[in-house]
Amino acid sequence: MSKKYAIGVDYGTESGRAVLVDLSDGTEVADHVTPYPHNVIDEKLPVSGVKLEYDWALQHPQDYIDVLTQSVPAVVRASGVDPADIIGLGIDFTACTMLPINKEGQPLCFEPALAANPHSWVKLWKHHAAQDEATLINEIAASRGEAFLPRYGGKISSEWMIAKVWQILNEAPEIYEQADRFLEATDWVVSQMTGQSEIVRNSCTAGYKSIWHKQDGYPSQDFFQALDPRLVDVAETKLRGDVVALGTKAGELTAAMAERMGLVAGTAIAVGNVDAHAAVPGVGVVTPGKLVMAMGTSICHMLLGTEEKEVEGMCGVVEDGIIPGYLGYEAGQSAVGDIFAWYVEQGVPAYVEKAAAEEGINVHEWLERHASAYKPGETGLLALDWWNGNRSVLVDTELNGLILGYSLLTKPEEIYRTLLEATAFGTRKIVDAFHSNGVEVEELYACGGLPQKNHLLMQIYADVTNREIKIADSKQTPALGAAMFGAVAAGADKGGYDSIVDAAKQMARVRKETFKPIAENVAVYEKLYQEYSKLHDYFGRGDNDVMKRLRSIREEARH
Ligand SMILES: Nc1ncnc2c1ncn2[C@@H]1O[C@H](COP(=O)(O)OP(=O)(O)O)[C@@H](O)[C@H]1O
Ligand SMILES: O=C(CO)[C@H](O)[C@H](O)COP(=O)(O)O
Repeated sequence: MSKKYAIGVDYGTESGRAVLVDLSDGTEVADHVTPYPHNVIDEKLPVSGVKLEYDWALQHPQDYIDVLTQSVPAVVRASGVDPADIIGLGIDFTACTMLPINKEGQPLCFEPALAANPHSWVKLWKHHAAQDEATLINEIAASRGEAFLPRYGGKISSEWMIAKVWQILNEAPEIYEQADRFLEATDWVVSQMTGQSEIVRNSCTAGYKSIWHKQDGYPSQDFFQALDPRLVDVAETKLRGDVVALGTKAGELTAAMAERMGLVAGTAIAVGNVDAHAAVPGVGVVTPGKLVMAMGTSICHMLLGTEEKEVEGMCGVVEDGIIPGYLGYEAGQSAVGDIFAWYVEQGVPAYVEKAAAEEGINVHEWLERHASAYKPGETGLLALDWWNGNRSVLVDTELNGLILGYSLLTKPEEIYRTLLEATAFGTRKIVDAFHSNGVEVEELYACGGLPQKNHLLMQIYADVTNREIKIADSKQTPALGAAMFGAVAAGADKGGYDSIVDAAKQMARVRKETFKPIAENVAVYEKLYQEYSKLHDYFGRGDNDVMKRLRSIREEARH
């Protein structure tokens, strides 16, 4: 049999990338990135120019198709591989990134009559405007003692499906009515490749983002009735569709899409997946005790376990949600790289930009270089990493960032170092929450853009968590994981694999160099972490709700 290949397509927050992978050993033969032409839509809608409210984040579904028709042919061309030898394709996506579709499976925002309504567009994972609905979901679920609530760390996030669907119903009932279904973008893109009229939903997004459970299904009609009588049958109507396990073949590539993507009709297409979750087998993790951090704009933390435990503020525990046969745990920080980007774009003085340009490096690299000269604790600064709210463990999108300890001598690189440290403390909260609740964390694995870009950051994470960190060898770990699922969808008979465990064994790699904790740094960071924890609880657990009061004052001032 000739060499076989699969393609993984990773849909990030600002771009999509395709990677063509050799199935014998996981070599990434070619990759290509397509930036989304419309990027994140957070100020005004395309064409109509309708202004968006604060906390909104939308996307254009056509951008996702462009990734398939640009990046996939590009990797096929660059590799010189015969498309007949590309036996499977898998995708992974940000989530919950959801959209309303019509009976024909097309996004409502494609209909000219609805395009000026912001609710007809894709709501990106970081759309945070459904907080009122999320707060009510949590109050009502807690008062009814709903069994699903502990599985989500006690709180359902405003980033997730039910809050977003309810926001649509409240603010645009006509869009809710006209929507044949609400769908994760990952499932929609798969349906566009397979051309199936029957939508296939994947168990990962259904479990983590739509409160679906392998045994119990969605929450009961009684629960939805208690939320809002208009939602009573939402699970049977707008969320209908078979939920199938990761690695399942969703269908086969249609002739029309095969032509546009430069592939062969009939290529196996795996059911959709989440970016962070696909990265777990991508880094070779298929057993418990190993926490995988997908580090980029945000961080998602994934961990496997054998028993269902309650962990404060985790995003969820889903049976088979990451690797079949295990309970998959997820937690996260909704801004990490985004915080560093904010500082680089909004906070640095002109002399830093000039010095970086003169040295031929970017501003991040300049700040990292200069921040590395400081010892832990030497800046005298401490920050709370809540620039985009707190996903775990507080699950509160209405919290904001804070930096303490400024003086007239404070330097930009000290602030940058403090922001790196703050995100590491946020991760430490998550590691401690799992470990102290019986879901052991022995080792850390890191993938995504940040580990490659910033060594200081990784050393700080090792010191703050006091754990060794292994780094993925692949620069495109979620895409590699997605390609593995594509190979599983194709199956061993066709030259793929019968299970994701088999695929990971052959195809995943970590680098030889690891980041090990340095004892003297660990000791200082332990002290700083205790201070971080005090601030965290003071501003985050209700002792002082000043952040929320400032938000209300801001809202009043804006209207
Ligand atoms: N040298 C750097 N150090 C720290 N963060 C960086 C550096 N360069 C870029 N970033 C951040 O990396 C993030 C992008 O991460 P990446 O993994 O490439 O993307 P995504 O999360 O969209 O998949 C941005 O938020 C950016 O601010
Ligand atoms: O919540 C998620 C996964 O569960 C999002 O997909 C994620 O936070 C966005 O990730 P990225 O940093 O790759 O843009």
